[in-house]
Amino acid sequence: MIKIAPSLLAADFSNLSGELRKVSDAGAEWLHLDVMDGAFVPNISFGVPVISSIRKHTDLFFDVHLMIERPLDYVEAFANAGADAITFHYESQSDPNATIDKIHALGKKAGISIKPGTPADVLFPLLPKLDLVLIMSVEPGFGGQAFLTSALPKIKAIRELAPNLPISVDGGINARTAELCREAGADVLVAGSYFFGASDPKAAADSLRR
Ligand SMILES: O=C(CO)[C@H](O)[C@H](O)COP(=O)(O)O
Repeated sequence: MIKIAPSLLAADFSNLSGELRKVSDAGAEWLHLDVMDGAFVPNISFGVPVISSIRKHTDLFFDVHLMIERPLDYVEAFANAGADAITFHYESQSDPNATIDKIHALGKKAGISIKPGTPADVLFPLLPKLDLVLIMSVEPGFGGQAFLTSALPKIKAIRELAPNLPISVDGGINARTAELCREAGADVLVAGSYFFGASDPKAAADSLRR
C-alpha cells in the first residue's frame, strides 16, 4: 500500500489552511514537514510553532523530518507540537540509538534518514528498532532538485532486509521517478513541488500511486 506524503516546504505559506485542505482532498495519507536549522543544511525552513499551529487544523499523519544538527535535544519539542513520526539524520551529531529510544519513550514512531553520500549499510544494525527509513534522493536543503538514481539500490538493499518496514523516499519525486522507487521497494513517496505545483494535486497524487 503506497502512501503519499506531500512536503509542506513547497506549499504557499501565506495560506497553510488551504494547502492542508489540498492535501486531504487529494487523498494523501501523510504530511511531510521538513525542519531545517541552517547548520545541518544550508537553509532554514520552519519549526515547532508552525507545526503546533497547523496540528489544530488537520488529522493528517505528521511525518516530521529533522534536518538539524542536534535532533536529540529537540525531539521532545516536536513530539509535543504534534508529530506522529520523527525522522532524524544518521549524519547528525546525536547518537542514533539514544535518539530512537527517546522518540519511542515519547510515544512516537522513529525514523532515520540518510543523505545521498551515505551508504545504506550504516542503517542495517538499526533496522530492528526503526519504524521508518527515509532515503534522500537529493541533497537535503532545497525542494525542486532532480532525482538521484543512487537512491534506488539503497531502497532495494533495505527492502531485502526489512520486508515490512516503511521506506520513504524524498526529493525529485514525480510520476516517472515514483515508479522507479515503487519498483525498488519504497512505499512512502514524499513529493513537494510535483504536488503543490500541480494544477490538479489529486491527479498528481494519483499518478504517484500507479
Ligand atoms: O527534504 C526536502 C529537501 O531537503 C524536500 O522534502 C524534498 O526536496 C521534496 O521536494 P521536491 O519534491 O520538490 O524535490
